Amino acid sequence: MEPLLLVKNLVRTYGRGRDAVRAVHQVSFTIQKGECLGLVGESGSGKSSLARLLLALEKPDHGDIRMLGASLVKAKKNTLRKMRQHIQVVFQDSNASLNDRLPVWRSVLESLDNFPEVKPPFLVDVRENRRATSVRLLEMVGLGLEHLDRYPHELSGGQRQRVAIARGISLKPELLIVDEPTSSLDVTVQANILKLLKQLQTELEMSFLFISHDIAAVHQMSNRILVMKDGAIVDEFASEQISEPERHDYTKCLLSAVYDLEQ
Ligand SMILES: Nc1ncnc2c1ncn2[C@@H]1O[C@H](COP(=O)(O)OP(=O)(O)OP(=O)(O)O)[C@@H](O)[C@H]1O
Repeated sequence: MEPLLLVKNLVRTYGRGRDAVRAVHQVSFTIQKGECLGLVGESGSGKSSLARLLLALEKPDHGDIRMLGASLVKAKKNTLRKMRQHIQVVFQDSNASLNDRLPVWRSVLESLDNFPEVKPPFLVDVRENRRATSVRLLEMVGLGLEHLDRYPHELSGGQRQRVAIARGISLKPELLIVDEPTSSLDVTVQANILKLLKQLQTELEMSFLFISHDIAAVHQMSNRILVMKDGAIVDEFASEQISEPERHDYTKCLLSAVYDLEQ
C-alpha cells in the first residue's frame, strides 16, 4: 500500500563551514494511513527541524517528502496550499502558538479561515456559522461554552493546548504533527491530553507524527517509533519491540533515564 507520507534522504544543515550544524541528516521513513509514528530524541537532536521540513516551513538541502505520491519539496504554490491542508500541527508552546489578542473562538478558526472551501464531515451542519463551528470544535476537545470569549492568558496550560488541538484537527488533516504537546504541562494534565489525542486520532482516522523527548509518552501513543540522535535516525522499531535486546544503545539509554533501569 502506498504510504501516506514518504520521507527520503532528507538533509538540512544550518550555517556553513566549521559552524555548520547537521540538524537533519539523511533521514528516511514512511507513515502509513491511520498510523501514529513516534519520533523521540534529546533536545537538539533535530526533531523540530524535521517537523519544519514536513510542514514546508523550510526547504531541505537534499531529499524528498512525498504525500500520497506527490512531492512536497517540488510542489508549486497551489499544490503546496492543498498539501498544507492535509498536514497540520500542534506545537509544544500553546502560549506562543495562540495569538494573545484573539479570543479562543477565533483562534480555533485560524486554519479553517485559510481554507474556506474545506468542509470536514464533523462540521458540515455548522460550517456556515463561525461561532457554531468554533463551539463544535471546542466540544470535540472537551472545552465548554464558557471558554469561547476568553483570551489565552485566561486559560490554563492544558486548556490552551486543547484550543491548539481543536485548531489542529479543524481541517481533518491526513497527518497531524504533534510536537512536544505536553512537555510544559504537569503529569495529570499531560495524561489527559495524551488520552484526548489518542481518542481524536482513532475517531477521525488521522495519522500522527508524535514528537517528544519523553520515550514513555512516545511509547504510549505510537505504533512505531523512530529514535533520532544528532540529526540521524539511529533506531526504528514497532512499539511492542521497545524492550528487545537488539535496541540501539542510545534507545536503551533513553529508556533507562525514564524507567530508571540498571544499564
Ligand atoms: N534556524 C536555525 N539556525 C541554526 N541552527 C539551528 C536552527 N534551528 C535548529 N538549529 C540547530 O539544529 C539542531 C537541531 O535543533 P532542533 O530544534 O531541530 O532539535 P530538537 O530535537 O527539536 O530540540 P528541542 O527538543 O530542544 O526543540 C540544534 O543543534 C540547533 O541548535
